[in-house]
Amino acid sequence: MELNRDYILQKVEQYPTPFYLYRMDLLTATLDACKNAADKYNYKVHYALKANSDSHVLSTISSYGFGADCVSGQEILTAIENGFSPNHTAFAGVGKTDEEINIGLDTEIFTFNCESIQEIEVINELAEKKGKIARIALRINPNVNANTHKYITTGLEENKFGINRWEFETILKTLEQCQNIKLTGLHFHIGSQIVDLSAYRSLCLRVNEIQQWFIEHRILLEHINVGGGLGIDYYQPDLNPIVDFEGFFAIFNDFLELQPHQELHFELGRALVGTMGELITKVLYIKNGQRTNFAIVDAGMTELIRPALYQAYHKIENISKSTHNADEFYDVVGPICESSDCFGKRVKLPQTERGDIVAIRCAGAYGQVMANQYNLRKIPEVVYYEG
Ligand SMILES: Cc1ncc(COP(=O)(O)O)c(C=O)c1O
Ligand SMILES: N[C@@H](CCCC[NH3+])C(=O)O
Repeated sequence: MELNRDYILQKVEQYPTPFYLYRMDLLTATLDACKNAADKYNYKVHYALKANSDSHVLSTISSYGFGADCVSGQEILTAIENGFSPNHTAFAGVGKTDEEINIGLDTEIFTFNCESIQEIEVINELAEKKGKIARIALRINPNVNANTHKYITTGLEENKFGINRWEFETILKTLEQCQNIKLTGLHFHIGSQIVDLSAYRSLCLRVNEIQQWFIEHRILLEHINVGGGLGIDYYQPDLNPIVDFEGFFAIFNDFLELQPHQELHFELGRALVGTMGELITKVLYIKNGQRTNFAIVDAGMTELIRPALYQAYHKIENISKSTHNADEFYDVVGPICESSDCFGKRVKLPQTERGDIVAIRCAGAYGQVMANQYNLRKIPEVVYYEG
């Protein structure tokens, strides 16, 4: 499924760099693979809008019948505008404002994934004012290590997310007082860019233990949501453009003990949209340093912050030159006034010169959505390749 590089070079003639290029052919192939694998077990997939909330991308994903996983009131409204059903929309987040909770109540979303006792009490109060019953799931902190970057791990006791095991009794007492709340499920999410899938096996075993506690307390739950986090291959996107959804869902089928009629839900972001996006940028200058040569490009950490924020690796290619003779090393940096504005150190590229076009691969997830206007830069445009 490799993209014809000439296509990008043609687009550069029409659109100013830097821009995001979204491969809709790869997106639909990924959605097909995910849906087929999930349907085998009747698992329900929610798309995590935070990964990429471009309208064309959203309406393509919603057309597959996926639900939406939202973390703000604005994401709920955007999901619904782009064809996601409120009946299949979940609202997570440690800091939901009253205004956002009201959006969830007014649109009658499927569930609020609640992260604290205080939050449950506020949702109850607001639902009571509207004469509504809010469906909630408890986001449990499973204390499972996802073995990923410390900034994107979420399921450890030291993280701010979720309700801890020692709070369960108090939660049940609170729920007894909350007449406008219906507990319908449990929610878990252990982190992002998880490539060691044994973390999911550990999660399943922990979910089984936690379910047991609720069964013993005679609480029946309609659904279990095991979150997202499935990682992509940032190193070899052409070899592995689509993640192994079959293998991923099979882990849950093998290790998670669902109760009769209980649904299993997922919230995938990166695995659906990560590889289909590339950041296309132009080389402005080649600057020879004492120890390093710099390729200074016209995109910066303002367009793609992941390398600066998490030391994340993105494959970098000079698409103006044949990759066969890549034998020079460059630090590929942007124009922003920050030393962390660097896309890669000692990147092996063919001899590169001013005007060359560079693709920063696997930028479909947490790319454009995290762009900002530091140094008064423009938010980059998106160009779509329909295939
Ligand atoms: C609660 C929750 N669900 C789903 C996701 C989606 O994660 P990913 O894009 O890694 O699949 C995230 C982000 O890590 C999250 O915080
Ligand atoms: N934004 C992060 C992932 C965080 C996921 C949201 N909890 C990234 O680019 O990898």
